[in-house]
Amino acid sequence: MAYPAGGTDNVLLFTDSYKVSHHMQYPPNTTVVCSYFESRGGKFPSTVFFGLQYLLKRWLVGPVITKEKIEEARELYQQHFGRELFNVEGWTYIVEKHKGYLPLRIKAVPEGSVVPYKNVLLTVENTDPKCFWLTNYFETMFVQVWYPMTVATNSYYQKGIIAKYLDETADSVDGLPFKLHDFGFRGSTSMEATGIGGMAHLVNFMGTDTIAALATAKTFYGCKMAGFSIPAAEHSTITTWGREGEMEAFKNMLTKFPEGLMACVSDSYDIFNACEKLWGEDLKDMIIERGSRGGVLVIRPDSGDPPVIVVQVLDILGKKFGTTTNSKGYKVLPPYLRIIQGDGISYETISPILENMKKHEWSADNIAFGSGGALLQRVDRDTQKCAFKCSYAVINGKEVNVFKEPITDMGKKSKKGRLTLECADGEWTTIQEGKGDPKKDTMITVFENGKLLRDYTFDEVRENAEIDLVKRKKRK
Ligand SMILES: O=C1OCCC/C1=C\Nc1ccccc1
Repeated sequence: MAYPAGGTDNVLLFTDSYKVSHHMQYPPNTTVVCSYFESRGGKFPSTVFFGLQYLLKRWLVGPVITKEKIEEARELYQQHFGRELFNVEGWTYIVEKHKGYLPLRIKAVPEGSVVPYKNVLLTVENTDPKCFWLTNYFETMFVQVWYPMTVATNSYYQKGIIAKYLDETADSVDGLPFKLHDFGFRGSTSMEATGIGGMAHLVNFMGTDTIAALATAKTFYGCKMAGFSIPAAEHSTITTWGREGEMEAFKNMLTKFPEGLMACVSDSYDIFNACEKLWGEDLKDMIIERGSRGGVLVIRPDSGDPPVIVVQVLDILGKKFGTTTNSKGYKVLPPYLRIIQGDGISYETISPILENMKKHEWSADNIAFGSGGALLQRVDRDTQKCAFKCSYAVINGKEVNVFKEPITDMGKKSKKGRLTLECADGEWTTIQEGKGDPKKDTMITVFENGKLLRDYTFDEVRENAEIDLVKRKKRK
């Protein structure tokens, strides 16, 4: 790989500078350090645990430490610090004694699990007493699981909102998997990040334009095709026809894509004229004929106040193409006509849109959403307050419960001792100080001494993360 992301593939360089000297800072005769990861709270009451497997496979599985990498790191850290701080002896021991496989044990709750905050989600401990310093060296990397977790969580809660409105205003929730489409590729920070975030959204949905998510889900979760999309216009393919040519541009879309779903952005000049006249009169017969072959035209407004514009567009289209009333008493456009709102969509704005539609007696069946920046980017580590802390150690052969309890912020108090995570009838409980029953621990060993012990399929992850409303309906 000529230009690897981050400039190198040397895992020894993927940590915070201060950690390089931490091997010199633990008490003498420390033989075990055990740390855990949790969401301490935040925007959403529960967190979808997702993405650890990506990090393990990308960075930690296999003989990842070599003498060459140690030498490269020693050289770099000598220049970075201006003194010898890097644990050459410790890392060389790992190459010589463990053939470069990391002597760590990582336990984690199954991927896709939806766990209320303040519960342990994963634990890391060293398996070789000489490598006590190794546990927290990779904290930096482990904590980066905040990103796929938080994207999956934000997406999950939007799924819940859409499902609620479908349940209230549509004949079924069957269309749910395609109701929130990922528009976020360009707003992501890098190709790697967009692949991770795009994949995280697909834990909950099946619609995406973030192609990078497909290869990421395939490589790291064995999913052959994690998401789907359809032919869709962008402004340039409409505006190049000129303002006078907009009807021709629309007709071209209907002609070139005579079957299946096709989306056409229609707000280049005047969305109301586009719906009233171009779609509603000039091209009406073509749309209906296309519909007789199962074609569906998806009209896309892309500006205006979302809750208002959506109802305005639906009202015009309803007047022009007619509507039926479904089993819940709400209006539905003909099956060959739908709309998609991809502007200004986020967890905060989906409800007002669907609520206004409901108020005007429109079923949620009529609409799909596209979300970009809010879906993949408007999150950070504090959204769910993700943290990694040491809770247990063995020093001079004595077990020690390790914790922090800052008088200046008790919200940052950390858990003590060996932790287990139990789940009985959907109730999750973290048991501290080694008082839990290991047999009831829902966290399983996914990584040990460089080997991946559990390889989750994307289907398993999706099943674990399925929302209750859908689970209830599947049981019936
Ligand atoms: O507008 C966009 O911004 C950037 C991402 C893609 C995109 C639209 N795509 C699309 C897909 C399926 C139905 C409708 C639109």
